[in-house]
Amino acid sequence: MNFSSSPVVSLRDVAVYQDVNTILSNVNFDIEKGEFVYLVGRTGSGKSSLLKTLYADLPLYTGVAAVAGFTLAKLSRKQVPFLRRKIGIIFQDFQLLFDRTVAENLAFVLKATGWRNTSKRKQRISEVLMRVGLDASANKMPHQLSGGEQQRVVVARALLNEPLILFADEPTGNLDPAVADDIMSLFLEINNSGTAVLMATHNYEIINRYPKRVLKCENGRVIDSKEEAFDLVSGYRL
Ligand SMILES: Nc1ncnc2c1ncn2[C@@H]1O[C@H](COP(=O)(O)OP(=O)(O)OP(=O)(O)O)[C@@H](O)[C@H]1O
Repeated sequence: MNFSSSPVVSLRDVAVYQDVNTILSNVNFDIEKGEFVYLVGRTGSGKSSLLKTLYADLPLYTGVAAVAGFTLAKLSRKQVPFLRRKIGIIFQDFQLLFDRTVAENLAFVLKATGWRNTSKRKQRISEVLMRVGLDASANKMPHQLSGGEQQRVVVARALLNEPLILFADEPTGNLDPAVADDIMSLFLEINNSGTAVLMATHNYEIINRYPKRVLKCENGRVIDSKEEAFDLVSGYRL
């Protein structure tokens, strides 16, 4: 199969575990290049665990999963960084390094992912900061930025290696509604330029405002609005 036309994420009969507990089973879905997909479900339903499986933070024991051209079951510890260069991860809490500037936070990731040339690093940092509207903040410390601005730095960090897909876990969770909306617009802009997005969220207001395909974790399964329509809140089939 031609890789350029294959999905960015493809899961067949996948199970997701935390320790010995099965959190989700029989998970089947594809995410195509450039697609935007929400991931919803009650607290504890398995959204974060599913995302962690997709970015190889949790091991895959059951089923077949491919992400950004990597077959997860066959991935060795050494190969994980290569997968991570093809994807962008945005965590619930910002996880910026607070002892260094915005630019240094980004340089840290570039160095860790093999960018040896200082001027190319500078160039890339200025490009991603421009992309998220923070080009004037390169030399600020994270604590000098608002919550929304810090989250933009996190998005910039996730974009450094031009990922095929962004995995975002509740990226607007800690932000007030107006700022959450700004961050959502940024995700949509990034998506419009061709990067797929899988975004876990509890924010149904945002989903209603920007309707897209929805995957819902429910009773140990993942249901897909592409396969069957369901009510967002109750999960009842429509
Ligand atoms: N590190 C862990 N070790 C053991 N069990 C865990 C761990 N993290 C999560 N779990 C359990 O796995 C289940 C799914 O949790 P998960 O965090 O994936 O849900 P979630 O849908 O992302 O929830 P939330 O919306 O609150 O973030 C829960 O029962 C949780 O208690």
